[in-house]
Amino acid sequence: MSTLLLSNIAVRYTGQPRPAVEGASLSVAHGEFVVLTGRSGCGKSTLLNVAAGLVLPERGEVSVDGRLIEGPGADRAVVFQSDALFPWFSARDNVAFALRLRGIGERQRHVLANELLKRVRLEGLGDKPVWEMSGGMRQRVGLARALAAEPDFLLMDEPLGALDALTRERMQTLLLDIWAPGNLGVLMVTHGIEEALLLGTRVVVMAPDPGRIAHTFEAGFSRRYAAGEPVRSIKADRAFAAARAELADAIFEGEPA
Ligand SMILES: Nc1ncnc2c1ncn2[C@@H]1O[C@H](COP(=O)(O)OP(=O)(O)OP(=O)(O)O)[C@@H](O)[C@H]1O
Repeated sequence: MSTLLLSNIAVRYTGQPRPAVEGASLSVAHGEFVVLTGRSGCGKSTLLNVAAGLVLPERGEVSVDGRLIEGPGADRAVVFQSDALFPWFSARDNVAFALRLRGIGERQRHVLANELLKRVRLEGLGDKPVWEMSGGMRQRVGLARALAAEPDFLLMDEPLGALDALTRERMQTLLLDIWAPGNLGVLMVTHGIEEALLLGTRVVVMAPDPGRIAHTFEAGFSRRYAAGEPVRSIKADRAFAAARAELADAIFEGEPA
């Protein structure tokens, strides 16, 4: 079991008067699904990029099991809102590309890529070029490619942000199914209040000026899904509606109604 730890992170971009993130500490362990949410510009993407090793903090440390992180690594796979796939490659070749980086031979790559595509519910679509695919399908190829690295941590920045509402709901359960076995720690940024509650074992609310962690909620709804309860029944629970209202209050705290 691994733990990704961000300690007292501060980031200030060149030319910006205020820090984008100030004094943020966060941990993500295997089996946890940590969601970062909050108003626009409060530093969510910056903090995720620090965890990914894509932004170096001015102060603070990032470590995995006590080992300091100073850049990107295969242990932390990143999925962004735009999929960054090779559009002229087939779905399978996009996934196989990541397997090749792990030094896996051609025949095995083919088999493993098919297994990964099955995991993201794209079975039988391996030959399809990604430019022919819908946004939701492309995002699933991106997810399969991220999982191909066999990461300890999956870091996702608004991965469902560009999808229509129905596709987004289906993708939420897919993300839960990928997380549920417990061999991954997930850190995800979302603006969706319901999405945050449904997916997160912990929901971290950030506030702006300077970007900081303002509230943390331990949420149990994704564990209920993992234990077999359908999403519809979870969302119909009064506890879900109450948690939703509480989370919205935390996000918009200090803003005029
Ligand atoms: N590369 C950059 N250079 C300069 N300033 C930046 C850069 N990236 C982000 N910022 C600024 O840092 C602050 C935090 O931005 P960040 O993107 O982390 O917030 P966010 O909460 O993810 O926002 P959003 O929800 O709108 O995506 C903002 O004021 C933003 O304008």
